[in-house]
Amino acid sequence: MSNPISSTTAAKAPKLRRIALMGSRAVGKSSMVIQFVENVFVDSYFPTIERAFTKPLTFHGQEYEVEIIDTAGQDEFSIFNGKHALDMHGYVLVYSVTSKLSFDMISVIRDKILNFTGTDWVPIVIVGNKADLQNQRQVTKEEGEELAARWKCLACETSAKTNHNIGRTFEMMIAEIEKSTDIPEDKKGECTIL
Ligand SMILES: Nc1nc2c(ncn2[C@@H]2O[C@H](COP(=O)(O)OP(=O)(O)OP(=O)(O)O)[C@@H](O)[C@H]2O)c(=O)[nH]1
Repeated sequence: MSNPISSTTAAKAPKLRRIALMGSRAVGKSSMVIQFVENVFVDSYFPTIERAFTKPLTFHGQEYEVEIIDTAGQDEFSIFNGKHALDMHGYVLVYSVTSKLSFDMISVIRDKILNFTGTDWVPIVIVGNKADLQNQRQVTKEEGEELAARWKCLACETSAKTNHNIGRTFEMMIAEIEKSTDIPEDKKGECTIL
């Protein structure tokens, strides 16, 4: 006879989810992760090579151990690290709302991911960071939303500085990943409204 206590514990065992943060240089990837994991905002800029963080997260009653890989900033000439394409459950693609160039860059990165994985859809959340810098804006909220509709993924705007939508970004990412693992193949890619 099965033990009801141990089966409950097994159902609630944390799920490990690996997430890569990718985007152009200086869009705020490291600042977002540090805000999420350590609840602080660092004003100084140190280019990242690569760093991994872990944080527990509870979403819809399920516990997760989230491993976040903060990758080096990309430009169109960067050599794409295939490890990031193959070893992840999901991708947070970050641009800065103050840089149209960084917005265009996330399309280049997505193409590289799809090329490496050989699929036409992977769990992605599009993030427009630095939303506190309203007077320097080069990308509208609608442009981010239109791209998300085209890619059938979720999008949000954040500020690592004011801690706006940072936790929500990672919850959205978990939702996208769960959508890709929980539902039948023919339903993948349909947008979730949280
Ligand atoms: N105003 C404002 N500044 C931000 C925000 N997020 C990051 N910054 C600043 O932008 C600069 C770059 O931030 P980083 O977090 O180092 O950017 P990154 O994308 O990790 O950069 P790379 O390591 O080169 O890829 C730093 O000076 C941050 O303080 C934000 O939401 N608002």
